[in-house]
Amino acid sequence: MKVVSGQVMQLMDRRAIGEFGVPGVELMERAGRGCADVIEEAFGEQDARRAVIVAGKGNNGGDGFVISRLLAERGWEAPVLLLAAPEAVGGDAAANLARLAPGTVRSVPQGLAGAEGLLQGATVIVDALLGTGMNSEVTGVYGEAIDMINAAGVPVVSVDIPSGVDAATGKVLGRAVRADITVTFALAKLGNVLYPGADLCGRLVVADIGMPDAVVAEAEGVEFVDLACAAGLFRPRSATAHKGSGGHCLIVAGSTGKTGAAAMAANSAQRAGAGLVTLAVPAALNPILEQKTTEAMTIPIGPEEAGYLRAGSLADILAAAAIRDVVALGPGIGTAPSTVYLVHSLLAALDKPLVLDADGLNAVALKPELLPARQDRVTVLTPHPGEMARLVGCSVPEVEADRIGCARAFATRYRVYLILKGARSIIAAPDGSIAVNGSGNPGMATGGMGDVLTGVVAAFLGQGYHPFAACQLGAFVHGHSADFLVEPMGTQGMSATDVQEMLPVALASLAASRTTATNHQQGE
Ligand SMILES: NC(=O)C1=CN([C@@H]2O[C@H](COP(=O)(O)OP(=O)(O)OC[C@H]3O[C@@H](n4cnc5c(N)ncnc54)[C@H](O)[C@@H]3O)[C@@H](O)[C@H]2O)[C@H](O)CC1
Ligand SMILES: [K+]
Repeated sequence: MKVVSGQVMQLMDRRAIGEFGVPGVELMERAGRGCADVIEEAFGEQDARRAVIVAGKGNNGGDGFVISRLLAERGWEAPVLLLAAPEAVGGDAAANLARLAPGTVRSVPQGLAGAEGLLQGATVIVDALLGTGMNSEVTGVYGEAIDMINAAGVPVVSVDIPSGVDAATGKVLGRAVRADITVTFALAKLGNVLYPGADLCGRLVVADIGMPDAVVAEAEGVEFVDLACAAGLFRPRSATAHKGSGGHCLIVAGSTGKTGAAAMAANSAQRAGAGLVTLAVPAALNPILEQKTTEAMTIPIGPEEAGYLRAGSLADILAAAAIRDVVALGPGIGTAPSTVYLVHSLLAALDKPLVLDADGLNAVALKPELLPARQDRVTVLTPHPGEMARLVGCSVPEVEADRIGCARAFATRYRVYLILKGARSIIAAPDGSIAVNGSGNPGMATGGMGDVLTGVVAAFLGQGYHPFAACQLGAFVHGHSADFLVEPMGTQGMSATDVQEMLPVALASLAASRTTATNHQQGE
């Protein structure tokens, strides 16, 4: 699904109103109704039906006024705690404030002293303080109100986005409401799907407020890769599939003490649907890798005693790559100067689609100017924030401060595809397109997960997927496999190999989701 920034949503509002003649107050009415319906559905069966709306002075508060009126019409008690003087409220919000029954609104612009009593017996608190118009750190009475809401021990429904969460980044500005449900409008915001905002939202509902189709379609946004999106990208094997039609991956990996990385990348490529997999490893480690893999073939590279890949093996690796469809380079290769030199030489000489990971990325970080020379060949980088910082030459906090901006800038500058790993992984294309991965969990915070992802992405490239699709699918399937493991094993102690072994289950769920969607389309 497409997600947008708060600014884009406000532009959409202006287009709907200005170009399509949808009155703003009508959009507000539909937004309020969408929220009221969710509240009614989630809490309407309870004996006490008391919704306390905590409202700010902007249109987020305006939505709150509509919610109050509609719930009151449905028999709810729906008092409003307004954190501003009524005269500070303007526009459509003021029009809706004026429609509330006398005695509904309590205005507390100066502070909440004594207002806590309003929360007594509340079934649900509606957070209508701040939405996409938040433009600074939350302090003062707004901060007090957020603390009061979070301390009340009452279910919370946030309007559009939990107040205090930046709609463009998902970051918390000062403090933020922790919601049980968030009802957003027309399209989800980046702040609804990026952490910590994604966590603070609770269950996210995207309410249709009748935004004109053209406005939604033309809105500038990024793809949030959820199950439906991944299933739409996924192509199950045809009935006539054979091992040659699944692509042949060459995994160039391993060094003494890091044979596991090579094995996981190779085994994951196979588990993600590669037709054939070959591991090119330092000769001394070949006997070990023959033990650690079964389906994958191995090629010993370099002198018998070599425990790491050396520059002198360039020709052998190019020869191996020439008869394969895709190359993954980096898992466990180490940082020996000769290995670094080999990576630089391969960047220049290899004419196959290439996935670069781990120490392959650290070698490239020493000479990123080698990347654009490959711009007519597919190159995918899969850095974690530390590797990204080295590639960019900045700090990890600087990468984390704007993950989307950092990924997009590097991908467009160096003409590469990039998966910036983390919660949530950001996928960037050379043309500036961005996707945000929607799967995964904290169980993945352990060594080896990157090696698995490298194998998965290589497998999808080898099967002929467009690189951007291969990256979106790779990131999603990788996290989706881990998501299947949370129920049986929680998020402590999950291993990369566990995730590797679940890959076929994740693929099967994509296929099943496609079947469901197809049947639905056919009206079954
Ligand atoms: N299509 C839609 O998505 C619709 C959205 N609606 C709602 O409108 C809000 C956005 O309304 P806006 O007035 O632009 O902003 P807010 O209500 O979020 O608040 C801005 C308001 O608050 C002040 N302010 C900003 N930052 C702070 C702060 N840190 N502390 C205190 N006050 C702050 C600012 O000065 C403004 O006065 C959107 O989220 C939806 O809920 C429409 O109602 C329907 C269509
Ligand atoms: K809100």
